[in-house]
Amino acid sequence: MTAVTVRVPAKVNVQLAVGGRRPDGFHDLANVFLAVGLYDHVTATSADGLTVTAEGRDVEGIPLDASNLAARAAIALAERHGIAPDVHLHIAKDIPVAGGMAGGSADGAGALLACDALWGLHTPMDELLRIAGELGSDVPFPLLGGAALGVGRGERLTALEAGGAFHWVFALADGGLSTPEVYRECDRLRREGGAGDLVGEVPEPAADPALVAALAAGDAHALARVLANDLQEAALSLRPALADTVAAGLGAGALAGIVSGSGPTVAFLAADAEGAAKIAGALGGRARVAPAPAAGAAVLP
Ligand SMILES: C[C@](O)(CO)[C@H](O)COP(=O)(O)OP(=O)(O)OC[C@H]1O[C@@H](n2ccc(N)nc2=O)[C@H](O)[C@@H]1O
Ligand SMILES: Nc1ncnc2c1ncn2[C@@H]1O[C@H](COP(=O)(O)OP(=O)(O)OP(=O)(O)O)[C@@H](O)[C@H]1O
Repeated sequence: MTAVTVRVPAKVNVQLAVGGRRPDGFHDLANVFLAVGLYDHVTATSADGLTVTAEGRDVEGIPLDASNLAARAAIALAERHGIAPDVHLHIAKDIPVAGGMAGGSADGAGALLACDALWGLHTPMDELLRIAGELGSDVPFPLLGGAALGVGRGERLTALEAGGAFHWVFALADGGLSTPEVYRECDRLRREGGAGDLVGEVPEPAADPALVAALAAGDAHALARVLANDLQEAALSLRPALADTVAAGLGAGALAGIVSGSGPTVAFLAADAEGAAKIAGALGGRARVAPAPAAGAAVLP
């Protein structure tokens, strides 16, 4: 085989419960991921040495050197097998960059799978998930797709049932938000509120049983009532204009609107496909409709 293309989905966090800041700077999470039908494609081609190219939306915002998450994934997989990371990686991006939809993480996951196939390694899925977790907290989930609860930093996954079809609309923002900065702002707001921001000072994060049940039932109305993101206040504090976006989507009939992960993308849950189209029309050019759940990373035939 000389070239392998993998299609890999974006995510929305339907629940993001953020615990206290740990001594290592990370936060323990109860992170309920849902894969959505917005995709990047990662193509791995046989080459001498490691190179990365990219095309598509906002690609000037992503590095093309060894710091690209796809390149880091290829290097980590090659190291694990004691081989050289000889591959050209091409990323066709449709997932917004720095948008809170785990675009870079998706590319990391896609590169793991593409290189594994290109190099004929047959790495077991649990090993790929372990390597992915070392690359970043969000990298394992796109390998699974569907829905899953992430604990620890968010990298330790348990698959969840996601029934039916959910209709989402994503309002893309101009310019990204830095994930570490949003976590820092969350900590600052907690300290300002007087309760402290450390482990022991913040309630331990836990998955909401009502949310897990709504996901399993494919019940959009029930899910809309319990969507929750502990990073939302921090994202709104850093980007106050997002409140207008939330209001615009709700005004157009969304069942609920929530900042996706660390933002600034805002995710709207619609009652059905027509509702989603109406919300997207009201939000204008930067809105994208996407169904969920989406399948995890997969090699294209
Ligand atoms: C906001 C989310 O997208 C929700 O899924 C993730 O928690 C972020 O995951 P990610 O982008 O893969 O993050 P990582 O690359 O692992 O970490 C980047 C930075 O985010 C912060 N971070 C991330 C995950 C976590 N559980 N606690 C943190 O405080 C830390 O400052 C860390 O240095
Ligand atoms: N392949 C990649 N695609 C996008 N960004 C990348 C990639 N590799 C490294 N990066 C870096 O990661 C930063 C975050 O990009 P990304 O699109 O993953 O953000 P995000 O969707 O907010 O992530 P998350 O939801 O996991 O917090 C970018 O600003 C970029 O510098």
